[in-house]
Amino acid sequence: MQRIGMIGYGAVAGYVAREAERNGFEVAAVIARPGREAAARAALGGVTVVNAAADLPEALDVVVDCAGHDGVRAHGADTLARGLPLVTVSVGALADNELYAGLTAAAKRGGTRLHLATGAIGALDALSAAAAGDLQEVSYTGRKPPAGWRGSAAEEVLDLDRLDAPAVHFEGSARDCALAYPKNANVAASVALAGLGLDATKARLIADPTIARNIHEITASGDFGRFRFTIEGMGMPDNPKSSALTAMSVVRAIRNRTEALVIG
Ligand SMILES: NC(=O)C1=CN([C@@H]2O[C@H](COP(=O)(O)OP(=O)(O)OC[C@H]3O[C@@H](n4cnc5c(N)ncnc54)[C@H](OP(=O)(O)O)[C@@H]3O)[C@@H](O)[C@H]2O)C=CC1
Ligand SMILES: O=C([O-])CC(=O)C(=O)O
Repeated sequence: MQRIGMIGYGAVAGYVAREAERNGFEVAAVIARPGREAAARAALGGVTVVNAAADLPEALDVVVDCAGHDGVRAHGADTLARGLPLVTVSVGALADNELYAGLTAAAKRGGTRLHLATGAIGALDALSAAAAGDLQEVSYTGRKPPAGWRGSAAEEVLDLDRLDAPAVHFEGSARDCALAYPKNANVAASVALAGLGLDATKARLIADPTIARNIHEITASGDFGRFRFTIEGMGMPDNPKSSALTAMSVVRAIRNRTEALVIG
């Protein structure tokens, strides 16, 4: 049986933990912030709670980070340096060059790997294959209902309560996008890391009162041809900012560790 460690215990982590156990994995421990131990235990059902990667139990097969940028910043490198493979949804954190270098160096030191979960988006397989040829242009547009942007930088430029038409609140590089919207634009970083990189990938974010789902679109062109990919993701019931597919992609990543046949 695979034993899993987790970082974070929110909406994505809760789904992952439930599904992991239903699929025969054991959630052995979770890293929570100091003072949040009881909340973590309540959310994940009596699991061992620690505050640092050094305190995770010895015999773990994989650690999954569902805590967002702060979680991978605080615990990612220590987890990898211990030799534990890490699956993360906090992909946008890698837009910080120093953190990127620290995580990849720690993975090498630990003889392990950092796995970027595909998260709320798809088509990253086609994009990364296309990047093996000459990939010329990649654009990403992220569209969410106004409630999906609450607590984000969108509130600095828009009155989310009074929108009656779609409004663009960010346009720029995927790097700037991922850093400015840590809870909402991990997808921009995933698209960039799969394809043209964080500085050459164009990103646009839209608050749209006419939609009820999180809509992500990629357009790409290059020597391979061109594609347009659109997904309308349902938000998680307990956090509409995060699409349910995010949690499902982590479950897929951990199930792939033990299955005889793996797609992608
Ligand atoms: N790659 C992708 O496509 C997507 C990625 N995401 C990322 O996933 C993250 C999590 O989403 P979701 O579950 O919906 O968010 P929630 O806010 O529901 O959960 C976040 C959890 O992380 C915990 N946490 C935060 N900082 C730390 C830390 N330093 N150490 C340990 N735990 C920590 C929080 O606990 P507490 O606050 O009590 O400390 C909470 O349990 C998002 O913030 C976003 O960055 C989301 C959607 C798509
Ligand atoms: O869940 C989503 O739809 C996208 C998201 O928040 C992110 O990219 O961080």
